Amino acid sequence: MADLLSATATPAHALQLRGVWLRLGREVILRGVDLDVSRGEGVTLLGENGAGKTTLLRLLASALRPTRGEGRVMDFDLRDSRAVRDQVHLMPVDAGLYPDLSCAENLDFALRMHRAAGDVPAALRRVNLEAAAARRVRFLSAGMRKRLALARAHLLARPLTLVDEPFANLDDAGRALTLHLLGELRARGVTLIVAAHEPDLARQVAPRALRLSAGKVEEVGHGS
Ligand SMILES: Nc1ncnc2c1ncn2[C@@H]1O[C@H](COP(=O)(O)OP(=O)(O)OP(=O)(O)O)[C@@H](O)[C@H]1O
Repeated sequence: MADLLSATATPAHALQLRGVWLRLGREVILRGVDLDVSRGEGVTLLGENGAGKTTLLRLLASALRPTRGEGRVMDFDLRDSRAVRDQVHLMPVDAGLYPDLSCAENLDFALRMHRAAGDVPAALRRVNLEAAAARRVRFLSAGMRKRLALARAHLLARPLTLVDEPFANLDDAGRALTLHLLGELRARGVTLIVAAHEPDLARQVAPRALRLSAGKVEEVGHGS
């Protein structure tokens, strides 16, 4: 199996999975997933509640290990967590921020973790949070947290950016802003995977759609 993937892996791929199974506790979430995503591609990940979208994103971010099978992310073996985590940013559904740090401190910290530089005040301005720069995250609304998490993803611009339900808790302006910033990431060559329950919105920035169902990934045509 390992030989098979190394023989077909190319630098043109952002990620490749071969025969990936994942068990969590007693539940088998992924049942032999094969997947190829090209660099720069935008993919919408669909599936019912509990289908395993978040679990698949966590596996791609090297936060979970396959029970069986193998994968490569930006040409690194999925088992090489340190290398993979450097290439990937996962924006979790709950935004994954530090509640006792301020907005600006959360962004500074994320940059430091990736040994990256960036303009934090400008990033806060982009998501209309400049007035809240010094406010602790625990005092933000759900929508404001979402916008801060989006600013962080945009600032980091990791080569593979995984976004879990980016449109939840957002008003119309927030959704439009999300589409705009995710579109900018794609324009910069970032590979984007968006797990969402709003296919029409998500496919505007991530046109290829996949559906996770019964532990398998299948392609979804346009108009379905
Ligand atoms: N840490 C865990 N231990 C055991 N089972 C888990 C764990 N995390 C998730 N699961 C189970 O894995 C399955 C997939 O969950 P997941 O959160 O990946 O689904 P999802 O497609 O993202 O759902 P939603 O659309 O509701 O966000 C669910 O049955 C869930 O109960």
